Amino acid sequence: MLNLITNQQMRMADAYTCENLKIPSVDLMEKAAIAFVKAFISYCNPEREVYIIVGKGNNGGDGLAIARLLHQTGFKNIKVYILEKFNSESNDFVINYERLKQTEVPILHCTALNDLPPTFDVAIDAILGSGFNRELDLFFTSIFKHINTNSNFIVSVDVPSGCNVDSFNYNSYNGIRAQLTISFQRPKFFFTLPESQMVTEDFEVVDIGLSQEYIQSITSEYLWVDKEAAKSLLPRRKKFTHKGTYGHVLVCAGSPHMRGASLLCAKAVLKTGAGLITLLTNSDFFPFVNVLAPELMTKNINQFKDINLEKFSSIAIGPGLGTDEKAKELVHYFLRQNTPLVLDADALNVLQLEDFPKNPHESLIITPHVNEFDRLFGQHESWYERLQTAKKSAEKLKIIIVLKNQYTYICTPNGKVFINSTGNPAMAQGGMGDALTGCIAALLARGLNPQEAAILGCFIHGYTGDKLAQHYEVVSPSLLIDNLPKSLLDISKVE
Ligand SMILES: NC(=O)C1=CN([C@@H]2O[C@H](COP(=O)(O)OP(=O)(O)OC[C@H]3O[C@@H](n4cnc5c(N)ncnc54)[C@H](OP(=O)(O)O)[C@@H]3O)[C@@H](O)[C@H]2O)[C@H](O)CC1
Ligand SMILES: [K+]
Repeated sequence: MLNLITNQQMRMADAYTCENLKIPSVDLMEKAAIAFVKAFISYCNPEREVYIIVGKGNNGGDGLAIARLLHQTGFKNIKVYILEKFNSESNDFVINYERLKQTEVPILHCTALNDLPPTFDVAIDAILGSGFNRELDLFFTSIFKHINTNSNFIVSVDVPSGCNVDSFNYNSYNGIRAQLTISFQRPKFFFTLPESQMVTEDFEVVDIGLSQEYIQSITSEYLWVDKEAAKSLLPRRKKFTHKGTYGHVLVCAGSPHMRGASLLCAKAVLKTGAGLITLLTNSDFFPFVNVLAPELMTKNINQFKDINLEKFSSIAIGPGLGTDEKAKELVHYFLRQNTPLVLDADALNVLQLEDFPKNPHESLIITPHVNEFDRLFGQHESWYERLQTAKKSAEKLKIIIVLKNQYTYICTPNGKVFINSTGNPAMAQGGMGDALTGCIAALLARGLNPQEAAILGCFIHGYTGDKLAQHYEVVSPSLLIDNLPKSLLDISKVE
C-alpha cells in the first residue's frame, strides 16, 4: 500500500531525498520534467501548439525544463510565457532559465493579461505548485480565468495552480481548472474526491525518484491500493487443495422482480474462486438457476432458519432482495449470526443505524453507494464530509465500510482508509455493485480477513473493468464477471 501524504510532507520528502540520497535539487527537477514529458506525450500530438506558462518558483522551473525536453522530443510549436509578478526566483528556476535560453524555444515575458495570446491550443500550467501559500491577487485570478476560458486542453504540472490540495473548501475556487494534472510521486488524496473535478478532470502520477522509504515511514490515514498491494493479498492456490479449501458462500439476494441481481452476485462469487456457492432463493426459481448457472446449489428462502450456518464461510446478502418485511427479517437474522457477512443494497435499505449489533463479530462489511450511505448516516454536503463520517462510523460500529466512489474508500475499524485505484465510468451500470458484493464474499470464503477481502475485492472488480474498458465503451456486469478469473491470474503474476 502506498501512503498518501500531504503537501507539507511531500516537500519534506523532497528535502530528505536531496539531502540523504545526495540528489541535487536541480537533478530532481530534471527527473520530474522527464517523467512529466514521458506521460504528456501520450496525450498530445507533437504538431500541436503548446504554450507553457510558468511562475518563478520550482513549479515554474519544472515548466522551463519541460519546455526544453519537449523541444528535444520534436515538439516544434512551443512557446514559453514567464509571469513576471513574483517577488523572487528559485535557484533551480534560474538554472533552467539559462538552459532554456540555449535552445530555440521562444521565451516571452508577461507583466499584464494582454501580454498573453488570446487563445491556447494546449496550455501547460507551471505557474504555482505546492508552494502556493496565500490568496490570489487580481493579476493571477484574471490570468487563470483567461487560460481556463480560452484553452482547448490544459495540463497542470504537479497541481493546478491556485489549488491547495490539503484544504477542501472549494466554494470560491479561482485557480486553474485543468483537464489533466500530471502529479509527482503520489496521488493527491484530494483528487480522489468527486469535488476535485472542478479543479482537474483527470490525473496521472509519475515517479520522480523521491525516497520511497522515507515516504512509507510517514504515518498516513490514507493508503492507496495499487496492483502490487493487491498481489500481496491474493492467496496462492496450492497443490492438494480442493473445493473445500476455498470456502462455501451463501448468497441471499433477488426478490421476484430482481432475480438477476442474485445471479450476478452468485456468479461473481463463482468467478472470484470460492469453492462452493449456495443461492438462497424462492423454490420457483430453482430450475432457472440450474440452467443459468449450473455450478450453484440452491436453498429455499422460506426455510432460512433451518440452515446450518456452520457449513458456510461467508454470506452475501442484499442485492435485489427487496425491502418488505420478509427481507427485513432475513437481514436482521443474519446480522446476528457469527458468519462473516457482506451487506449490500436492500440489506442496507431495510436497516437503521441502531440495528447494527453493539459488538459485531469481526467480519461485518457494508458496501453502500452514496444514496445508501446518506440514508443510513445522514445527508452530506461534500464527499470529504461523507468520508469523515464513514471513517468515524467504521471505528464506532467496528465494521468495514466500503463507500463506493470512482475511487472507492474502504474504511476500517482502526481508522485507516484504503483508497482503491481501479474502476472507471464504463462500469456505471445496474448490477455492478452486486458483482462487487460477490467478489468480496468469495474472498472472505477463500480465507482473507475482512479488511483484505474488501480491499482485494474492490481492486479486482475495478481492475477487470479497467482492462475491459480498453476495448469496450460500456462494460456490463456480466461481461465483467466473466473476466474476473483472468484478472485474478493477471494479478497473481505481477513481478
Ligand atoms: N517534491 C517534489 O515533488 C518536487 C517538486 N518540484 C516542483 O516544485 C514545486 C514546488 O516549488 P516551490 O518553489 O516550493 O513552490 P511553487 O513553485 O509552487 O511556488 C512558489 C512561488 O510562488 C509564489 N506564490 C505562492 N503563493 C502565491 C500566491 N497566492 N500568489 C502569488 N504568488 C504566490 C511564492 O512567492 P513567495 O513570495 O511566497 O516566495 C514563490 O515565488 C512542486 O509543486 C513541483 O512542481 C520539483 O521540481 C521536483 C521535486
Ligand atoms: K501548476
